[in-house]
Formats: sequence, structure tokens, C-alpha cells
Amino acid sequence: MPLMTGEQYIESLRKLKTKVFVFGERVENFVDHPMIRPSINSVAMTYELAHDPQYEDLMTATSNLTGNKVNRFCHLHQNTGDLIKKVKMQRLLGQKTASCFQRCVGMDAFNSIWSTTYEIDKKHGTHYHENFRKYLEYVQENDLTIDGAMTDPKGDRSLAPSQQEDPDMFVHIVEKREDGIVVRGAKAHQTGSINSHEHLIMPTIAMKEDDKAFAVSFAVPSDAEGVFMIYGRQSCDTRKLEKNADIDLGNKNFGGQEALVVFDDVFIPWDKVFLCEEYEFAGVLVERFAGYHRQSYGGCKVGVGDVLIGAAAVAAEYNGASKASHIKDKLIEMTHLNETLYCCGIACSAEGYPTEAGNYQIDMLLANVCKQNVTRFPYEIGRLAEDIAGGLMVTMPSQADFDSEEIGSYCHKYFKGNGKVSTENRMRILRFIENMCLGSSAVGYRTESMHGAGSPQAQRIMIARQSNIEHKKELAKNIAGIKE
Ligand SMILES: Cc1cc2nc3c(=O)[nH]c(=O)nc-3n(C[C@H](O)[C@H](O)[C@H](O)COP(=O)(O)OP(=O)(O)OC[C@H]3O[C@@H](n4cnc5c(N)ncnc54)[C@H](O)[C@@H]3O)c2cc1C
Repeated sequence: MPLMTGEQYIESLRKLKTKVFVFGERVENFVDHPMIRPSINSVAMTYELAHDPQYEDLMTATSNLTGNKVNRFCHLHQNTGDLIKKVKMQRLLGQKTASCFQRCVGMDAFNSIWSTTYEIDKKHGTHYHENFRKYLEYVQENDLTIDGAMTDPKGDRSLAPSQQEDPDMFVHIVEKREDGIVVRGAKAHQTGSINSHEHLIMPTIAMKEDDKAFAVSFAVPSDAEGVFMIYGRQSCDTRKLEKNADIDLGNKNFGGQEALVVFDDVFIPWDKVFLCEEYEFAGVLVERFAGYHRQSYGGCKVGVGDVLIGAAAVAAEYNGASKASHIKDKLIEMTHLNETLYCCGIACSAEGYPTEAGNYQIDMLLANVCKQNVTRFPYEIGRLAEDIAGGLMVTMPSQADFDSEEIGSYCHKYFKGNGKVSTENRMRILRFIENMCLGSSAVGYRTESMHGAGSPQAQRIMIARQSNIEHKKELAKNIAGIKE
């Protein structure tokens, strides 16, 4: 089944025995849980659009492994055109869901593990690349969603994995057996983990010899023995539990999701192991995954930004303020910021280059500049949207008040803006902006923009490393006629 439909994807999740906890209790049917379902709908969109002929070129690709048509989220980038299409696909999905569609982490993990395992095998004579090729063929042929899992809980940030008081702060190997390894630890903030069929585990930082038990990469099914997930709650999430929840949600159908994924002595057979103690490659894998993921944000956050800019323009019309010059200028500024992010996403893709293993790598410097801008611009775009929306987006009564026989008419009367627009539509657009800037979607649009794929300082370190200041100094000295 190379291309699942959205419905088939949702049904495939029902077949898993994934162990999920929400509010301290085990949830048997997570697929229909009102707090989880919107995030499943967002992933389902990645399957649905792959069947739409107008998006076929962006959403699908020909596998270099099997020659079959596969969902682009399972593809190894074969050229810069593929890297550019990846960013365009992400923008499209952001526009369709206004949320995180969660499948990029897996795609970014595939591409970074592919090239890294090739290089590990070359140095150590191991067989990780062949293991990974077989695994990826299985993922492509079954059109799976995979959680690309990097971030460990990390404990005391000033200490290396091997120095932590509790070694479980980083996923590590507790036993090496003839048939495989046993691992323990957890991965935090895992996007779409509950909605994923499997998890692809990578180390989270560069490591030294003392940390070699923590240098481990492997694949594991979501419902493997010893794996369980604790749902990460989001701002305003309990609105989704309210009776007849609709307008107050802002974005009723779509959302993102993060969870803590715990590995409680989980057995991993050797053919699903892609790094085991070759500690000098932990940093390589981290840098590559982070690089691809920093490129990703130049697509997905831009698509979400498109919707927010549109919402601000609609709110201005509904408020009767759309003709004001400062409103027009604010919409121009929002567009300028959003397109700057897109420029970065496209540029780091266009400047990509082949790895030794054959897939394509983005330009590291430009990808890090991309993500550094992403840590700032969505906040400014959100600030301008709040400015244009007006205070009502946070002081408006509930849908129940608007529907009330006793007070509903007062709500409709006093919250009316432009006479040609219903108060309900005004309410809908303001609730959407609230959801994006302060509600559950702010997890994906704001804080994920800050910390996802690494906090701002991580990009500054990479920018410093790639900026080639010595070359720039030489340029200046040449032109200034300096001979030292
Ligand atoms: C919404 C969201 C989705 C995410 N999705 C995923 C995912 O799907 N997969 C995944 O693997 N990860 C994911 N992440 C995790 C993300 O990569 C981390 O949040 C990020 O790397 C920062 O780690 P942290 O949150 O532990 O913050 P911390 O590491 O605690 O950082 C907090 C601050 O402390 C600083 N700091 C940390 N350590 C040091 C140090 N040693 N020296 C100096 N300063 C330090 C940082 O620069 C930052 O300013 C997601 C995060 C978010 C918020």
C-alpha cells in the first residue's frame, strides 16, 4: 500500500496498541479523544493531499530505493529540486491546516540517518546503512508516519549524559545481547508521537567516549513492549472537551501534538539499530537532523503565517478598519516577514549539495539563518495580528453566551462590527487569531518556532562556525590596501 488515504491512515492508528496517558489516566481509544483528534486530522492531510492530482508533484516522489511512487514525507532528497519541493509542500500543508502537521520530523530523520549510517559503516565496517535501507523501504511501502525523536529530558544542562545523577536523563543502552539491545530513557516534546506508527530515535547532543552508551539510534514501533506516552497539554486544550465545542476553539478540525515518550527497558533487534556506541557520529547526526529541520520551518511556519495574515486582513474588514493606511502597512510588514522566512527556506534548499551516501543536504549556514529568523518573525507577525484584531479576541464572551435566549441578542448587538458581516463570523475570525497567538495553536506557531529544532543559541553557534570570518577579514584587508 504505497499511498494511504487520510481515512486509511486514521484506521491504521486504531490497529496499534499504543499506550497513551492523558490527565493521569490511560486512554484506550486515543484516535477519537477530542483533545488528540485534531492533531490526527492534521497528519491525515499529508495523506489526503497526496491523492489530489493538483498537488501530486509536491506531495509525492519516486523512491530511489524501490522505484515506486511514495509520499514525499518518506522520500530521500535526490537533488535540490526535491529540497525545494519539500519546503513548498510544507507551506501548502501549513496553509491547509494552520497547525503543525507533525510528519516532517520523520522525513528529516530519514535523510540525516541515511547519510550518517553510510559514513559510520565506512569507518567502522558496521551494517547500519543496510539496516536503515531495509527499514526505510518498509516505511515507504507502508506509507508510515514516523516520529523523529531527538530531544532527551537532559536533566542538568551543564552536565554530559554520563555525568548525570540519573543516567535515564538521556536514552541509553542498558544491555547488549546477541539478538539486539535493551534501551531505557525518554524523549521529550515529541511532535506527533502518539499519531506515529513508529519512532526513530537519535542522540540529542555531540558525545565523547565516556558517553558511548548514550550514542544510540534505532527504530521502534509505537506499541512495542515498554513504550508509553504522556500527552503534553496545551493552552486552552480543555475547550476541546466542552459540549458542542465549535467557535470557541478557533480551529476546530486541526491542531498539533507533543508528548513525552518513555522507553522502559525496551528491546530493539539488531536490524533496527542504526548507531550503537560510535559516539563520534552522535554530533554529526544531531547537526544534520537539526539542519534539515531548520530548513523545514522555512516552509511550515510560512504556510501557517499565510493563514494568520489572511485572518488579520479579514478581521480588519469585519472591524471596518481595512482601508486605514496603518492597517495596510501592517499587513505588508507581516507579508514581508513571512516571505523572508520563505526566502531562507528556498535558499538553503537551492544551495544544497549531495552527501557521500547520495541524498541531498541543505546549506547549513542558510538553514541556520532560516531558523534564527523563525525564532523571531512569527512573534512579530502574531503581535501585528493582535494589533489589527483588537481587544475583543481576548475579552469576547463564549459561544454559549451568543446562543443564550436571555443574553444572546445583547452579545450579537454589542459585538457587531461592519454592518454587512454577521457577529458570528466576526467572532469566528477573532477566535481563530486567539487560537494562533495564545491558544493551542500557539504551541506550534510561537514556542515551537522558538525551541523546535533547537533554541536560538544553537543556531548562533552554527552560524558562528559556518560564517568564515577569516575570509571576510581578508576581503576587507584587500580592498582597504592593508598589508600586514
Ligand atoms: C512545540 C515543540 C515541539 C518539539 N518537537 C520536537 C520533536 O518532534 N522532536 C524532538 O526531538 N524535539 C522536539 N522539540 C524539542 C526541541 O528541540 C527542544 O525544545 C530544544 O532543543 C530546546 O531544548 P529544551 O526545551 O530542553 O530547552 P533547554 O535545553 O532547557 O533550553 C532552555 C534555555 O537554556 C539554554 N541552555 C540549555 N542548555 C544550555 C547549556 N548547556 N549552556 C548554556 N545554555 C543552555 C538554551 O539555549 C535555552 O535558552 C520540540 C519543542 C517544542 C517546544
